[in-house]
Amino acid sequence: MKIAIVGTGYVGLVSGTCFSEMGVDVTCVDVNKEKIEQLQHGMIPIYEPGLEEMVHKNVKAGRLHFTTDLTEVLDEVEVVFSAVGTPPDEDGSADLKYVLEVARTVGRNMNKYLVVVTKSTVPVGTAIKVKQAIREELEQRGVTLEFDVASNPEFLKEGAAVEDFMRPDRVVVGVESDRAKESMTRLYRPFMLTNDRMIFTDIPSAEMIKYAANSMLATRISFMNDVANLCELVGADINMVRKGIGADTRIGQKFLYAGCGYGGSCFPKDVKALIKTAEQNGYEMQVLKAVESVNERQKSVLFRKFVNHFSGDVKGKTVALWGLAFKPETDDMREAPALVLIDLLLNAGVTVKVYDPIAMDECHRRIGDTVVYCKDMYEATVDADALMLVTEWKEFRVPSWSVLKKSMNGRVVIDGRNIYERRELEENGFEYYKIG
Ligand SMILES: NC(=O)C1=CN([C@@H]2O[C@H](COP(=O)(O)OP(=O)(O)OC[C@H]3O[C@@H](n4cnc5c(N)ncnc54)[C@H](O)[C@@H]3O)[C@@H](O)[C@H]2O)C=CC1
Ligand SMILES: O=C(O)[C@H]1O[C@H](OP(=O)(O)OP(=O)(O)OC[C@H]2O[C@@H](n3ccc(=O)[nH]c3=O)[C@H](O)[C@@H]2O)[C@H](O)[C@@H](O)[C@@H]1O
Repeated sequence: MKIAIVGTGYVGLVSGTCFSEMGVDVTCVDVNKEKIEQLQHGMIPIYEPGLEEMVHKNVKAGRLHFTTDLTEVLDEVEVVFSAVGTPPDEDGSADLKYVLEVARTVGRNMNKYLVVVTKSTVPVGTAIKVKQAIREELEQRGVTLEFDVASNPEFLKEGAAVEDFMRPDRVVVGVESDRAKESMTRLYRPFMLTNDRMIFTDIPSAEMIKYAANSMLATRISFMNDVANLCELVGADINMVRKGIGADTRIGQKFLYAGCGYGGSCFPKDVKALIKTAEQNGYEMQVLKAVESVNERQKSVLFRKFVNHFSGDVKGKTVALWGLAFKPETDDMREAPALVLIDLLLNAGVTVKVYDPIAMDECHRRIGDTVVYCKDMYEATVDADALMLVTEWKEFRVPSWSVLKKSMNGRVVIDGRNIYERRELEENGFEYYKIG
């Protein structure tokens, strides 16, 4: 089976590589020439555990190809996936210009039946717009050709993307013809050998499932952050509360971790987009509006703890900041809580010394030399009045407190991900603040 995946970002590259791992002949297409040249030379533009080896293996096996020109392969493939970006428009709704651009390119150049699948996260109703765009292009050419559109939202997480794609909890496919269903079943069969978790729906439901899933996860996080803040006021411990409620199988253990706010390229964008979709349909998503505002407030929680500790007297202080990426195992800093925190600290006249195992270059690209970049986690703590943990990378989990005692100027640790033990910190003479 041959397929094309248009858009070689996180989703396009990971899904294309995983399909090729299962024996499918995949061509990854991107308009970004530099990215495609890098990939053709074996360089992987994103950091994702396990991906590089898999790309090299499948390129070598002749099953994974990269090009800037979709039209080269349209006559050979059975399915075209669109995995291009859908960034938020100024008003929060998803910008569909790239998705529709791909649809038009397909319509202008196709010469046989194709299944055109949207993998990008797109609002309900997008498939109809995609179909319309292809039809218009075919009409312009005076050609009549059969094609199907489908919706196949992606649920992978950055940092665990390969694992998520290879062993999905479920694969959701919105289809409107048996022919498209058959193609998608054949394509995903190798991923379903141990467990058939394919869920076929109508197209609007598939489009909605993606937003509802991300919004539900974001809701759990904001809810737990809200409860954590209340725990602090009433003397309860959010970690104990999390275990206590997560043990109820109806609630479950996952995505219940309080912290310094959710970030990334998806939760913030998708929550906003669903609020907007509702507005456009005369409905108000009250819960999601609260989810968003709790998250905004939570991004400044470490700063508030820091200011309170020093009774407002923070000008001229130095902070060591561990972790910049929006979560571990990625260099992605889109909507990262660290960016909000850095901004607040710099505006308050604080010197910020940062370290992240992977995201240092990305941080520099975004905020230049406004902070001090350190070569390791301990260097960042030299002369620091406080240490703030923002991203829970494994290497931050068991630091040497004796080294920190020597390197730091102060004895304050503010833990934005609740990874340390209060007793251990206090035994070592630190004042410890956590979330909840
Ligand atoms: N990043 C993630 O973890 C996940 C993202 N998604 C969704 O998947 C979609 C893609 O996300 P990412 O991979 O993060 O995006 P990205 O922004 O990393 O990559 C998108 C790529 O599409 C390319 N592109 C744009 N227009 C094009 C065109 N006309 N032809 C060919 N290539 C074109 C861009 O050059 C870019 O390389 C979004 O809708 C996102 O919400 C869904 C699940 C997970
Ligand atoms: O649509 C998408 O793009 C993806 O969005 C998220 O994946 P991702 O953004 O890569 O990262 P997550 O692991 O979900 O973390 C998102 C944010 O929530 C925070 N988080 C997560 C879990 C938790 O319990 N608490 C918490 O604060 C993380 O620190 C991070 O900032 C979803 O988990 C994926 O299923 C989805 O495919």
